[in-house]
Amino acid sequence: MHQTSASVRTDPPQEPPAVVVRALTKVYSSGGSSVRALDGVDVEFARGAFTAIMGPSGSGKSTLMHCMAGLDTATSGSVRLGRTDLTTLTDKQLTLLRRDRIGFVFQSFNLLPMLTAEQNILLPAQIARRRVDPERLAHVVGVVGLDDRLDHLPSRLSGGQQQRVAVARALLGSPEVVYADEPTGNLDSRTGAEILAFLRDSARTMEQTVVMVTHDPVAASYADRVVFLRDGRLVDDLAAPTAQTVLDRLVGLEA
Ligand SMILES: Nc1ncnc2c1ncn2[C@@H]1O[C@H](COP(=O)(O)OP(=O)(O)OP(=O)(O)O)[C@@H](O)[C@H]1O
Repeated sequence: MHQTSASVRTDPPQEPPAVVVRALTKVYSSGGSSVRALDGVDVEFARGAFTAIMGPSGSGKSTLMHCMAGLDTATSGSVRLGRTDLTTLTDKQLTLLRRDRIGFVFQSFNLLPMLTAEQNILLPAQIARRRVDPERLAHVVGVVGLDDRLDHLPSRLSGGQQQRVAVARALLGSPEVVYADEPTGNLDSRTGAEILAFLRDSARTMEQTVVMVTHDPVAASYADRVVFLRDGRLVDDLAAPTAQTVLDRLVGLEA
């Protein structure tokens, strides 16, 4: 029997998840003692998903995020961003990867006080000498509701408005992943809810992959999925979380 062209056709190579972590271990050593902050973590983050990382204090959340963001190096195991294995990169290559392919939102906003909101939003693109699409800028500014605040200095903006600037700055370059570290930790609950809604909407409408570390079950309930760490290990994985289901799992972990 002749083989038809259809029968030998191969499927196009599948896009890998945004981030893939395999057997990730991080040991901090100082003096004679050592701490195993991560102990063989395997986890994947799908493209366009909003995922929260939770766990008791000291469970390894920040260490995991820092290793995934190329801010810290693992002791063993691997972290892939798309098709790039971060563990094979030099410090210079990691700096470029953070600049070009990752967005960051921190608890403390991290805006430059002498620059206006718009200048802060544009700064990473300027540093990278990346052309900014005016439509993309207008879209991102519109999504976070900053149109009438663009010429303000951070000192003339509320905490929530400053965090909106930081979110717009992180989203502008369509990075492969946005890492948010306690993004609502310095905000009241109403303003925090707005920021979480922007992060959720950016995942839904712009297919932006977002990974957020948080202690707050209400914040985590905005995510599509919550992964739980304890003692440096991934111990639970919850889809379609609510504040109550997250709280129940956390109570179980602390028991
Ligand atoms: N630079 C470091 N040197 C030594 N030990 C560290 C360092 N950073 C973190 N650790 C230890 O690694 C473990 C995990 O810390 P990590 O900050 O990742 O936890 P976390 O879950 O983010 O905690 P928290 O919720 O309190 O912020 C802890 O025991 C911590 O003391």
